[in-house]
Amino acid sequence: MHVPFTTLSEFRETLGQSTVPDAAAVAAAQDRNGQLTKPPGALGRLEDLAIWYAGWRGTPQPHITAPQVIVFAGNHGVCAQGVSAFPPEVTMQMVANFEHGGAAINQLSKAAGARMDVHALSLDVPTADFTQAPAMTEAEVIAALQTGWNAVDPDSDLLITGEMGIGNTTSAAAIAAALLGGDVADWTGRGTGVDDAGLARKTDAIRAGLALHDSRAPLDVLRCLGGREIAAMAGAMAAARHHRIPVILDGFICSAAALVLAEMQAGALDHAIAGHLSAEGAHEKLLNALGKEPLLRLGLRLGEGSGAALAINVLRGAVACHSGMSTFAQAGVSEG
Ligand SMILES: Cc1cc2ncn([C@H]3O[C@H](COP(=O)(O)O)[C@@H](O)[C@H]3O)c2cc1C
Ligand SMILES: O=C(O)c1cccnc1
Repeated sequence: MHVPFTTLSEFRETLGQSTVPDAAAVAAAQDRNGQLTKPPGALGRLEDLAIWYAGWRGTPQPHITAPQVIVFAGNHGVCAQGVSAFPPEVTMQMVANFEHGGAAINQLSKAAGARMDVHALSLDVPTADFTQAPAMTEAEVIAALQTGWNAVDPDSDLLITGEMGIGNTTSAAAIAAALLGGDVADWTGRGTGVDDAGLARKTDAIRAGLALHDSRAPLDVLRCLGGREIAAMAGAMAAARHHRIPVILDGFICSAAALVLAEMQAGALDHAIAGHLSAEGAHEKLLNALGKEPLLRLGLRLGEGSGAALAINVLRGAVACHSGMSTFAQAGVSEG
């Protein structure tokens, strides 16, 4: 597929030229919503979801038939600082598990009727430990953004970006702290379940990273503190916008990738909703910064795209009601 950028400034331009919802489809969907056989507003947030989806798809009576879940995997040099409860080789082992259908996201994608793709990004070349050097070179972050862009099927009608990368809650917290400020400790959670000593090492590593890499420009933050799978998620979300494919955000790591785009360009995440609230402590603060209200609160702290995949059927329900219900006139039901 054609990738419209080969440099970071071209990526910035691509984001600046992004699509907007189809105003006529929004107006027609709002009108249709007002005629459906239910008391006004009785489907609550489902009504807004359906109208939002209709606007992005450019049709007042849309259907969801081709959701795509993409799991991106990357390895993190910052694991050398003892920031995860699991060793880095788990990333590659879990990629094999995804490929054999054995992970949670395999089951949740199947249950949601979604196609699932896995993209492992240079697992044998971890990012640099960001306490010592920028995590990625410019060429590496561009390649990861391009991998993400290319992974999106333009014919899909809904996108979920998931991730696998031992150490990536450290990267995500560093990105959030760099872009949103505040106390590093407030952005740092337990990830896979680090103990108190691990949490202290994690907070120290993030503080060291923020001190070493002082640019707060979003793409510098992504390059210096991020990871390949995080950049790929950002690239995929940007591609989805280009193709008018709505996105459901997953947990803390996915939201940190989304934050990079939102900080680059106001409204860059208007085509995305928050699938769920992760149990990773700072996710709520991150979603607040993105202005997103999560659909589900199930205490998940897994990543992989799991919470977003569960939310597919909530959105599907919204769209099915909107597009399938009869109007008062069609059903011969008296309006109030
Ligand atoms: C078996 C296993 C499966 C996973 N699936 C997602 N994650 C999640 O945990 C990792 C982030 O946590 P931390 O920053 O503490 O390493 C990421 O790979 C994320 O996707 C997993 C972690 C493990 C151990
Ligand atoms: O919210 C997430 O995405 C998350 C939280 C903990 C561990 N892995 C992922």
